[in-house]
Amino acid sequence: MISAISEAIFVINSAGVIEMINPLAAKLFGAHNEMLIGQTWTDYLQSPFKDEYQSLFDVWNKANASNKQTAPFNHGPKEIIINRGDSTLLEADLSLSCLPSMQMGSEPLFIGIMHNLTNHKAEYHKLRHLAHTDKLTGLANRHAFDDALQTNWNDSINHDQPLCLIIIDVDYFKIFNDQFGHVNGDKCLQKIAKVLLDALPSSNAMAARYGGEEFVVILPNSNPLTAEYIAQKIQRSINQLTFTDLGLPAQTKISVSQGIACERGGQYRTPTALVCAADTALYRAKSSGRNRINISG
Ligand SMILES: Nc1nc2c(ncn2[C@@H]2O[C@H](COP(=O)(O)OP(=O)(O)OP(=O)(O)O)[C@@H](O)[C@H]2O)c(=O)[nH]1
Repeated sequence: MISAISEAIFVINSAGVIEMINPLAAKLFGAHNEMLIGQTWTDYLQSPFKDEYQSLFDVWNKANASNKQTAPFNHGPKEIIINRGDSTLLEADLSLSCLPSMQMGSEPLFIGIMHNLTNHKAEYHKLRHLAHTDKLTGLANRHAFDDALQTNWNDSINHDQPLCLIIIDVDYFKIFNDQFGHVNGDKCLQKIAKVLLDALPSSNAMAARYGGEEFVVILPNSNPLTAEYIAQKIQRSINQLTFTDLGLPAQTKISVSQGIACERGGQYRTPTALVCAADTALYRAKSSGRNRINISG
């Protein structure tokens, strides 16, 4: 009967043994439905779900043993990961409910209804990536930067570790745009983004586009000396950029001004205060002639 239902459905007993399963559910488990009958369904769950459902049933079985009536059981929908018959993993949501014992006889049975989440998850990850990425440069965008700064700030305070920030602003970019056009200006920003990514010292460091021709680098667990070293590396690489591949004159050069601020031992009260300090340092770098690095404090 359940074969005709257009949902992925299986029925198990209180020991977790599969008594019935339709082809749609069997497909999610990655095995033929006849092969699955008599098997323990939790054997197809990825850790920690296997342990979670086993202890859920242990608790229910104990409660049921001390009760004359079958205890109610409704669980989910909950996201699970299925370790399929062919060893691939599949994300699904699962609702499990106890079938009324009046209709089903004395042996309690449970019905599981699953939905394949693979496409939803892929779409979710794609949208999440788009929401956190700057379209032009491929760097993290301002939104992702704000999130990452808060997370790094919390880690820095909780583990008493330093946290440095470099704000980077392209010098005289308006002139570059006016001379060579916005399309070349865009390509210039892409080259800068690549320099920043190449300069990151570790996988937990982050480069983001702060807005317009302004960028920011987060350096977790770094001291001011490391931050200055990274800024110098960025400065050198930016000064060495060439634009002949865009058809621009060989002598075309750009520079950036950089402001550094570092949180150590509660120097700044909030992440915003750290950003403001780096911004003030950037302002000093600009006003002292550009193509400069200034460190706050
Ligand atoms: N091509 C391009 N230009 C941008 C983009 N975002 C901002 N800009 C340009 O960046 C320029 C910034 O100009 P200003 O704020 O005057 O700064 P600047 O000319 O770089 O001068 P200083 O910062 O004072 O050295 C403007 O011309 C903006 O149009 C972008 O996504 N693409």
